[in-house]
Amino acid sequence: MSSSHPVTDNAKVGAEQVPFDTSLWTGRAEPDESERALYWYQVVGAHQTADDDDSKANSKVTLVGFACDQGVRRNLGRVGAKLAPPAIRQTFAKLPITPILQDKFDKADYGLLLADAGDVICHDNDSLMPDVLEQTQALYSQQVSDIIQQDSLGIGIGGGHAIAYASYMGLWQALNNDSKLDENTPKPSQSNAPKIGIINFDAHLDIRNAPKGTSGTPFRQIAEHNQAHGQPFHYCAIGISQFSNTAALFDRADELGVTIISDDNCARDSWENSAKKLNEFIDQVDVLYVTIDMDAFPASIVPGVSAPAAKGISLDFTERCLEVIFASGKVKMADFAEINPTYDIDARSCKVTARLLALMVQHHLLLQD
Ligand SMILES: N=CN[C@@H](CCC(=O)O)C(=O)O
Ligand SMILES: [Mn+2]
Ligand SMILES: [Mn+2]
Repeated sequence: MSSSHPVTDNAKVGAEQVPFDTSLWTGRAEPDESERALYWYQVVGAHQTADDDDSKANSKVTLVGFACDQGVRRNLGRVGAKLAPPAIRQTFAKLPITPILQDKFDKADYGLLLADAGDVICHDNDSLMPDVLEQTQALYSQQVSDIIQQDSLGIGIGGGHAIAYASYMGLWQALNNDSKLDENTPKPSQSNAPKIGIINFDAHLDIRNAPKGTSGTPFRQIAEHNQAHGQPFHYCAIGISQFSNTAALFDRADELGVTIISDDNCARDSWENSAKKLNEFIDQVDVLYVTIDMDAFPASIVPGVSAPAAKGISLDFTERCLEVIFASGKVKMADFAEINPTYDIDARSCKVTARLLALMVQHHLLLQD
């Protein structure tokens, strides 16, 4: 990423939306190979907003960045996640489009597979600021809502895990036709509203109590939002470590009815048991939001995060879970959080993220008619 990239522009303060940056989408050209030597950088296009020319069909998957670590800063973490969206895109851009995907789609449709809606940036002058996280979340939520209303799978690229509250609110707005984040006006109970389930891969529960939103509070904020709207809170946390969460947080998880599949469960239970627990959770809901906090993985494979994991869960277990989750056909929103390129080694953390992103895109595209 060049030093003049808008994410690192410290002359501004506040939330800013920047469009698709084609300079991030580069890779190798292979003129000596067949046309099946194809990479994601070669098919991605700009996201068409609802106001653009509607004669063009919408992309089946749309990426949107949340370049923000104000929530990590408020949570006393190591900042730097703000730099992750361009870094993850650059790594993902260089991954090949797999044979199975090329076999499924006509070449003429490749341009409809993936769009990039650019980044929502939190300019915070590298300091604690009162409202800038909330402004960034609101702007990002609008983007997410727009993408989902166009019937595209939204995939958010964080940024700190404060992305989760904003991704959820964007999904909520799309499903409930809310025009904006409006926490102060609880709506009457909507008994026919689709039931949203949240699946979070994370070492942490992220249901902290705090006076303002942080990267450690998003699921508590969602629980309170749902309660204010008469909606149930369906939250499944996978990879939770007994040594990364206090007893107070486990008590709150109990009160909120959180389904926990711990890091120990992931490693020691049979796959059949874990899949059964996951499917029982999925069966209770109509729509799924999947979020992957990259500190769920061992620090050896994902060193570039704010809070590296001592144990972590395996990449293979996570990929098996993603297979089950996407097979439900219920996923409408997903995101990645907490990658911090400043602490990465050989772009290892970005590579794991890009692989999971490619898998999600593939699972979703293979479900299409
Ligand atoms: N999203 C991060 N949440 C963690 C961070 C833990 C840490 O910084 O050690 C949490 O608040 O528990
Ligand atoms: Mn975490
Ligand atoms: Mn988290």
